[in-house]
Amino acid sequence: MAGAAGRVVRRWYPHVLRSSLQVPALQLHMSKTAMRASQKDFESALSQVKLLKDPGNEVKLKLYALYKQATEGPCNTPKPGVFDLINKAKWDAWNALGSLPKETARQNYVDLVSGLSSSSDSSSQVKPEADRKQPGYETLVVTSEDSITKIMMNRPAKKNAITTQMYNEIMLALKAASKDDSAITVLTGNGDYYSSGNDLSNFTDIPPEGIEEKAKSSAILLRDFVDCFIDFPKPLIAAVNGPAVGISVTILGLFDTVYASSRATFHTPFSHLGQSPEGCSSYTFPKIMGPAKAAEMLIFGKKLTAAEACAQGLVSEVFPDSTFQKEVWTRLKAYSKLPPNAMRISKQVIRNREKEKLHAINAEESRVLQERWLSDECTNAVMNFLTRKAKL
Ligand SMILES: CCCCC/C=C/C(=O)SCCNC(=O)CCNC(=O)[C@H](O)C(C)(C)COP(=O)(O)OP(=O)(O)OC[C@H]1O[C@@H](n2cnc3c(N)ncnc32)[C@H](O)[C@@H]1OP(=O)(O)O
Repeated sequence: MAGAAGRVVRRWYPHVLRSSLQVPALQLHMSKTAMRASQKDFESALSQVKLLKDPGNEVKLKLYALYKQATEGPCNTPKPGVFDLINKAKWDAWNALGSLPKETARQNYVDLVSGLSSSSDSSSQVKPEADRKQPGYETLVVTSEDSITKIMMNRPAKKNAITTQMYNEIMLALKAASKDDSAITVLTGNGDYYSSGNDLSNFTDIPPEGIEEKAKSSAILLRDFVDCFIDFPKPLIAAVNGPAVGISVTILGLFDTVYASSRATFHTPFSHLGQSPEGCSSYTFPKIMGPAKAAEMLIFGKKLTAAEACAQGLVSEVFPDSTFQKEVWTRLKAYSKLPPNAMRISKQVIRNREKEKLHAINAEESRVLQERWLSDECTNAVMNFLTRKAKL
């Protein structure tokens, strides 16, 4: 059974303490001060304790024991049975205080709460993002805090267009996030765009072996990139802060939750670009929104507003742009406190039976695109964008 560490225990008043089944070693700190806490100090500590972050089972047991000792005196109830683990842990904690006078217990309680309040104040101070940033990424800002790993695409001047380097860095960041101690992972964009999709200048970097080799290596990159999303083991959330284009839209079908700003739009103009769907969207989109709606997006390039994308099931919820960041991060911080193993396992139960199919679809979409990239339709569309003759 999981410990309470990953559990949301918003109100963990000591007298109704819910602890894990592990019995902690109790090392009670006696008051170092000679001062005696008044009844008023004690009551104020009782109120203060309700506002603190969950301090963990060991401290909760200390608080419980001191509370009982301060209010009822030495332990006076029969010892719970050996299988009643939680009540036994509480009883043991209280009993360990022996004949500690009520007043001392009250003082110790007040001291303990005061120590917890100051450490929780300092830990709640927000460090600037620069201090939390993980090193080694040039196109991303990756941070881990509050059990959330945030991967932010960071080429705002280029609308977060995804270069070869950014594909590789996103894969690295996802692999690291799958192993770190975060509970959930979030992909988002810096600036006014979520992402304008594939950086079309990727197609200009032709190796000496020629265009066929470029198409082949791009198809491998695409396949590897999408595989990382198919296999990602933890809850994966997209915080779509603005317009999204191309591959940044198609992979949304592989996320567990998609939050969108009211300013976001969802655009997959593959035919306009002489290309074809990727990111498993040829399978996930018809499944999510039905074949007719999916065809409008994937064949005809119909751009959806955030509200339309939500109505069609691609987006979980839309937030007003003015409060998007605040509302989304408040929500995600609450979710990140849920038991991480349970979330991971629920994701597996939901997704695992589709995985093999998704890998096969990804391979097929990548193979088709490899051919498309060699077509005149695609070459002309890319040239038109790069020579400023066309924009979406
Ligand atoms: C290897 C795996 C391949 C996977 C297959 C993936 C397919 C796709 O993702 S298809 C979708 C590709 N994306 C596009 O076609 C979008 C192209 N961009 C645009 O149409 C526009 O830039 C815009 C509508 C996204 C934004 O227009 P606007 O607000 O007018 O801003 P600018 O055009 O001035 O953009 C600012 C700056 O950013 C550059 N840029 C934007 N998007 C891309 C992009 N996808 N690729 C390359 N560069 C992009 C744009 O050129 C501007 O650059 P500067 O002129 O140097 O300032």
